[in-house]
Amino acid sequence: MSVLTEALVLEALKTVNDPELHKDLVSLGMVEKIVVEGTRVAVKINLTTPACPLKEQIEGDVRSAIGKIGATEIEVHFGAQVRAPQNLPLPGIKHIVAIASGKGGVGKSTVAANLAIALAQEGARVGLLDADIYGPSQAQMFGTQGEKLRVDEQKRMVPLERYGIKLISIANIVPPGQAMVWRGPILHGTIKQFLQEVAWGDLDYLIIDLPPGTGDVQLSLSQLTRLSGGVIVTTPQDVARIDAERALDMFKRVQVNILGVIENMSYFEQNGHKTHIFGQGGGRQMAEQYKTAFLGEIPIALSVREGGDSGVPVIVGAPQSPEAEAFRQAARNLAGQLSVQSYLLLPMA
Ligand SMILES: Nc1ncnc2c1ncn2[C@@H]1O[C@H](COP(=O)(O)OP(=O)(O)OP(=O)(O)O)[C@@H](O)[C@H]1O
Repeated sequence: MSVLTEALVLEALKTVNDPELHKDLVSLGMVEKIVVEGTRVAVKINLTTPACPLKEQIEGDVRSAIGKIGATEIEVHFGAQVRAPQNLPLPGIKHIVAIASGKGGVGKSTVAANLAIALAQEGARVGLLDADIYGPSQAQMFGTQGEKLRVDEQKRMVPLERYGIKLISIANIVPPGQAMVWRGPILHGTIKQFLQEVAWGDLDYLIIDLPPGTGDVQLSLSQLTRLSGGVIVTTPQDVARIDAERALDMFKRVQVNILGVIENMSYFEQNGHKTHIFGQGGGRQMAEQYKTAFLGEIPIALSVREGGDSGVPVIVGAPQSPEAEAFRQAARNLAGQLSVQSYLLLPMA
């Protein structure tokens, strides 16, 4: 076998495809560094998101490709840079993702909070905007009730910081209940302020918790900025699915890309046995029908409800639990979808 060189390792890496983007790591510009010392090789691969769902597979493929050319010791290091579209939706913000549901109570806010924190735990810079003007729940989920937002010297609202993410909720601006009377133009103005007059800083992902249904906030958002996409949260019951399909149609009407479906309260798990309380497979079928990704199913669990009520979401309070793992998996799948869709649909920076 010939002497190992950086050029040979690079050639070998040309045979490794990103499993989601179906292109090799070298053409994708993901190989940041190669160091060769005799038969020892160290490589650094820059992923398209720190929450990459296929990191282990990529590592295995890289090891096998470099092993084939004679390396005896292989180190694979990962970095990540979230790819941004050429025109950012807002200065400093790479992706805006709206979390929607057709009806209330399916756990949209719970999912949004846990997803946002999961992405931050993986190393991404994340903001969460509670745009559920009529029934904001993020202040309770994050235990920030009673805290008031500060304004900086440029008169921009400064998000609260909790569990590694930046958080803006109407609940930290006006007393509870007061927003209920807001109508069209004021609502539009508020959403605009939330997007444009907040010191968000640099973010990989801004997650937006939408109000349930298909109303004014959704419309305002699509008029005010370019979303990378929307995620639909549903439960397995038929009726929730029919509502969810309406939310899906709404995204289509305002030309927002659909990133996928998350099914919440999918099953109850006890002693390793799963009971599908509300039926099985609805969310997955819906994703198939709409030709979008099924991002994951979240079990119904006391810890999820308690975490939301106590201001310590389950992903923080019980990170090793199966339900936290389910949120983490859904967050990785979402990040993966964003990488794929950015790559396929948008001109890259
Ligand atoms: N997987 C789950 N397991 C147990 N409880 C859950 C789960 N998901 C959500 N819940 C609970 O269900 C209730 C409703 O959740 P949440 O407020 O997130 O719903 P929502 O769809 O955002 O509702 P709305 O839009 O009406 O505010 C909360 O008490 C929450 O803790």
